[in-house]
Amino acid sequence: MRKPIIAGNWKMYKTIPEAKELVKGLVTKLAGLDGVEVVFCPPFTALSTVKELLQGTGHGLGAQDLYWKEQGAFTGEVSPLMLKDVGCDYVIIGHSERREHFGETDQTVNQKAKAALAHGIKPIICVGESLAQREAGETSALIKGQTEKALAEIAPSELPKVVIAYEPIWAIGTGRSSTAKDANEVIGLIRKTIAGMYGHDLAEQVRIQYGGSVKPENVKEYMEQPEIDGALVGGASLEVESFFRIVNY
Ligand SMILES: O=C[C@H](O)COP(=O)(O)O
Repeated sequence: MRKPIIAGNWKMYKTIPEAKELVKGLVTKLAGLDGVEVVFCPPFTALSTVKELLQGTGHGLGAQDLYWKEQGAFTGEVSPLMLKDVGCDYVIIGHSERREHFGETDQTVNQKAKAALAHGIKPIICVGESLAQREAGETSALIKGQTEKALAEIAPSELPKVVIAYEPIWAIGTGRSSTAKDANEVIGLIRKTIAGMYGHDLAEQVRIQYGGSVKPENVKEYMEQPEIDGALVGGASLEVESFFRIVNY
């Protein structure tokens, strides 16, 4: 049985005082929550503060990116050692915004995922197609390729620590979400791809989230789908009430 995982990706939002306010509000409201794993992914600058506020709550901390080297002359980058040091449990890798604006490729996604796992940090690996790719009928081939390349050389023993987030690019921040049925279908394809690489039993252990305009009003539909194990939430994770309602779907 896969435990549902709902992560809030704050993207480039929230100063430290704002982060404190949001997390304090949520920690209070989420006290006693059971049955769903909650992960907060603030910007790097707020990781340490959020970690302190999450002590003893059972909620997870995630970063939004990392570089695969442990240290060195890589100005502006943050290493897996540093994420471990600040207390990260998870790291988002290969978000479409990074692929689009910062040159992330399937190969760098793979390097980052391997580096995260090597340091005991669980990667949340993002895959997803653009609207043009969907309309051209390329979704299945693209998602299969992204999944296979992201997981290349990851040992079977590490696979259960991996989370995949299926985020159709056209649904991110647009208010135009994928139907739950369509999302379930693509996520089923991701699981089938993983089964082709690692076998059915291991594929059944991997948690796969849907992301893209998840709101309190639609989260239940996604969570009811058999293949969908959680959500990666952007905009609606930035306010106490909306994220609380999502997590309490
Ligand atoms: O990582 C989160 C996704 O990009 C979804 O963002 P959104 O919920 O604002 O559409």
